[in-house]
Amino acid sequence: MKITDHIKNAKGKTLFSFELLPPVKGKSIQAIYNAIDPLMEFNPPFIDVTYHREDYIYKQHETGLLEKISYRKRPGTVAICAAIINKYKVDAVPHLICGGFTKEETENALIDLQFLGIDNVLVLRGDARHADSSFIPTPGGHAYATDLLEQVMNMNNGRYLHEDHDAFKTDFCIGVAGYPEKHFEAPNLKTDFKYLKKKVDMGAEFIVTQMFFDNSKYVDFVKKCRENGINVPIIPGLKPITSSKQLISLPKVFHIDLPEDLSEAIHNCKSEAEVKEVGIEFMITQCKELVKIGAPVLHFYTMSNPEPTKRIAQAIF
Ligand SMILES: NC(=O)C1=CN([C@@H]2O[C@H](COP(=O)(O)OP(=O)(O)OC[C@H]3O[C@@H](n4cnc5c(N)ncnc54)[C@H](O)[C@@H]3O)[C@@H](O)[C@H]2O)C=CC1
Ligand SMILES: Nc1nc(=O)c2c([nH]1)NC[C@@H]1CN(c3ccc(C(=O)N[C@@H](CCC(=O)O)C(=O)O)cc3)CN21
Repeated sequence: MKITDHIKNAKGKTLFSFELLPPVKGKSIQAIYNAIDPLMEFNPPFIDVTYHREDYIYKQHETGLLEKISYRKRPGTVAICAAIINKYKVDAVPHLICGGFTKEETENALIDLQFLGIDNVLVLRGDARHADSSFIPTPGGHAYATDLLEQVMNMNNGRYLHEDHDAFKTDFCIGVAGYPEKHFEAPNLKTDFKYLKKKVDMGAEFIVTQMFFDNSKYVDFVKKCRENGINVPIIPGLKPITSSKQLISLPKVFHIDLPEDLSEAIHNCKSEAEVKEVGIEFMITQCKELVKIGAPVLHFYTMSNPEPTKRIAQAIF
């Protein structure tokens, strides 16, 4: 079912959902089930599965020469989505990204997803490779989420890359990313909004936000969206803090602020176990407010570690 229909059917009740990373190469599907099982009691109508582009690794040869190899550490999004819908009878939402995929590869992935009965996709540009200082589009691929969105919308209208005639119309419900604290590459919030509006005007039907820890950022973002004629559901993305290292890594990697009361509380913790408790308690308070505000879904970035999210969901749902 489409995410927009899940939200409509909930009639204002806040839903629970979460996001998984495909396991690194060589792990079994059991790793995915272990990340899902503890969270099923909260009835997620959908589960997101991230897509990851290739990165570079360097292999040293006997001669001492270093060979640069393109390597995908976490393949498997399409197969994992198939396993999830079959085992749990819930919707799986694959992330589609521009980086690392040609238009043809994207079309083939979408055909597979359609065969599998997958109704929703989250369309993203995705991150730069670790070795690159900024996002470099793959030759034959897309540069922005808007370009990838156009391809999915074309397929929804029966237009494929190399078909002369109109073909089977897919019916994907498309989500896109939104940034309450601005996407770090956008020169200002207004420009960032212009592209978010473009994504919605092109056909995106829901927005999932970057993580945030200050609900006023979400409230302001929703307000600005509505003022700009963006009227689709805006799903807050939430990340429980579980270690003191994240005080530095989260702002650095995701370009977001951590509120002073949270950073102080973590700073004053005497152990990592205490940090985890503080992170969970903070997120429970944050979630209670979001439910009051009327957030359609609380979407957790579990990163395949279900335990903190389970503790939070127990307090909320
Ligand atoms: N791998 C995954 O599953 C996920 C990846 N991401 C993130 O995806 C982020 C970027 O993806 P999106 O937000 O989908 O990218 P996007 O393409 O919508 O935006 C990327 C940047 O380009 C600008 N922009 C957007 N469309 C443009 C256009 N047509 N012309 C010129 N500028 C344009 C935006 O303002 C923004 O600064 C990455 O930073 C990564 O954080 C987010 C969620 C999940
Ligand atoms: N820039 C970006 N890339 C993403 O892939 C992404 C977002 N943002 N925002 C929405 C979700 C959330 N995602 C993620 C991905 C990885 C971690 C993660 O591994 N976090 C580390 C800290 C970051 C690091 O050191 O790389 C952690 O300790 O939790 C968290 C959320 C994936 N998505």
